[in-house]
Amino acid sequence: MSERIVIKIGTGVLTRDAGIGIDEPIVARLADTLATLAASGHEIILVSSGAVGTALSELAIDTRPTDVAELQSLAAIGQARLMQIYNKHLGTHGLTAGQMLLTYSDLESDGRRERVMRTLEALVARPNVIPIINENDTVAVEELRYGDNDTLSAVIATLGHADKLVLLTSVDGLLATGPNGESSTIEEISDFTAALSHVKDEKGRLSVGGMASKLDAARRAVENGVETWIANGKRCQNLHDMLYGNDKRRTRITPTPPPPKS
Ligand SMILES: Nc1ncnc2c1ncn2[C@@H]1O[C@H](COP(=O)(O)OP(=O)(O)O)[C@@H](O)[C@H]1O
Ligand SMILES: N[C@@H](CCC(=O)OP(=O)(O)O)C(=O)O
Repeated sequence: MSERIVIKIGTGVLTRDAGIGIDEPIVARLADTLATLAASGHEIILVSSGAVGTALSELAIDTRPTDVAELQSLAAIGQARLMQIYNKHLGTHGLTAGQMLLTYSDLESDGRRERVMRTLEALVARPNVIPIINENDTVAVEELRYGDNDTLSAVIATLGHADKLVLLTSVDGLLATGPNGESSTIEEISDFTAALSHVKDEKGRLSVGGMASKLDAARRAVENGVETWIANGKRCQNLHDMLYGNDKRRTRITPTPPPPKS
């Protein structure tokens, strides 16, 4: 079976502490995973966060600036560095990145959306190319932006008629906390209201979205017929087993079929 899979990877997976930079072994593992999936016939579209996080981490800046131009300049620096590292590791598999930096307006206005999606289809059709999408943080204006790549990836998965959307993050999916503080992975979500009750007010130090934005994105994707998974990007070498095998340490959200016509 070959499927179209949109894989979103979060800042928390890609970056390490301030002053340390991108976690290159993780990018290497991700590149291996993407190469294996592509070699078995799957079409892969990567949505990657990490532009701002990469710059903050590499420049050893501890606190995320609030000034918009300052943040946008960090995105410009980090995005270039991020793509350099992606190309280094994809290159070991004979693959190269096709970068698309998109704004809200590119995808929400009719004529532009069609052109953007045609470009994406042309990239997907090229052998040995992995499209890598991020929001164009250097120009996106606050009032008119997605702001988090969980939403952007759900939009891309929907417009691109993906079979699966995978949100790779720094935890094993949506976790439930038991009475003694122990956490367990919720393997399947069928009720979003119940799922949201598990969300805590915390997220990665350099991350933007948080778990609530992943659940919102999942809801958006499944409402459009795209099965969605939340999984641990640090264990991305197991992704095939999470999606198609026996590794249940991930959260799966399946579209509900429409009611039968009476
Ligand atoms: N119930 C929950 N299960 C798992 N993670 C949760 C939950 N509630 C809040 N979170 C937070 O969501 C984080 C994942 O989102 P985020 O930090 O934005 O990651 P990313 O950078 O991958 O987008 C976790 O590290 C955790 O701090
Ligand atoms: N577009 C931003 C990331 C936005 C975002 O959603 O970050 P995250 O919550 O880590 O997935 C960047 O590249 O820095």
